[in-house]
Amino acid sequence: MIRLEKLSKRYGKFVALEALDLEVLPGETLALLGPNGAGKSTTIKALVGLLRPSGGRALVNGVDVWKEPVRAKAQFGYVPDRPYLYGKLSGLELLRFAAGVYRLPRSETEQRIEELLAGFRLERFASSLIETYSHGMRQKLSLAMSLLHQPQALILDEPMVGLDPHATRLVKDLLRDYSKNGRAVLYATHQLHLAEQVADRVALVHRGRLLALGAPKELLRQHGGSDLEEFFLRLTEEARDEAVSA
Ligand SMILES: Nc1ncnc2c1ncn2[C@@H]1O[C@H](COP(=O)(O)OP(=O)(O)OP(=O)(O)O)[C@@H](O)[C@H]1O
Repeated sequence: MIRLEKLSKRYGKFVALEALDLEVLPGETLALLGPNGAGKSTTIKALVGLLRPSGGRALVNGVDVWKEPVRAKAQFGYVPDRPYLYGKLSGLELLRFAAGVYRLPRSETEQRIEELLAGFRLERFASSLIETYSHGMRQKLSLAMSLLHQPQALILDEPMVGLDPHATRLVKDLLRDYSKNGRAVLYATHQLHLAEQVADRVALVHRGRLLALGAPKELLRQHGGSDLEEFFLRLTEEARDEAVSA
């Protein structure tokens, strides 16, 4: 469903992403893990069409994001780590605007918006200006916007930062459930316990390369360690030591 083929990104001589191959299968939620500067946001931005890769391809539901950007963008919903939302619009106005961009039929728009506002517990604030929203409310509005067109894939960068326990539960359920029915979810996170609870597979990237890929339990079985934190620290430190001694 989501496919990265030898995706690369260079900034001058610096290689931020080195020929990354990764697939998120239909029905799967995959967490992208890695230390600061590993290349997670670069991967996601290149995948959603915000950062032109230096090489390779990114496809969603078979559509090449860089060759057919408009058709590709209809296949996925995207939530950035710091969503930029127009503060002078109300939540409702922003969702109506986004529904227009996605060309949703007018007959369906209002009901869909109502459902999403209710699902994210934003109904009471629907007519308030976004500039008055808290961080968590903006994050939830951004999630609602990404789901408007019922995309086949959901792509999120750090979806849980700054959310209260209610919102956290809501987003966890979304990450887990959205990939059912053959859809796919890819999210980047630093929260290893989240990946442990809510990912069919995890991909660990380090210095722009894939270090490990698999179901959390399978990775712990292969590499040892009692939890993903231990696994993460061990593998990234080993990779750092190898780089130092090379
Ligand atoms: N515009 C840029 N110019 C030069 N280097 C950049 C640029 N943007 C990112 N990088 C570098 O690319 C590497 C990957 O950055 P990226 O933001 O993808 O990491 P990340 O895994 O998302 O990190 P974090 O967890 O800290 O958000 C980093 O070393 C970063 O310094």
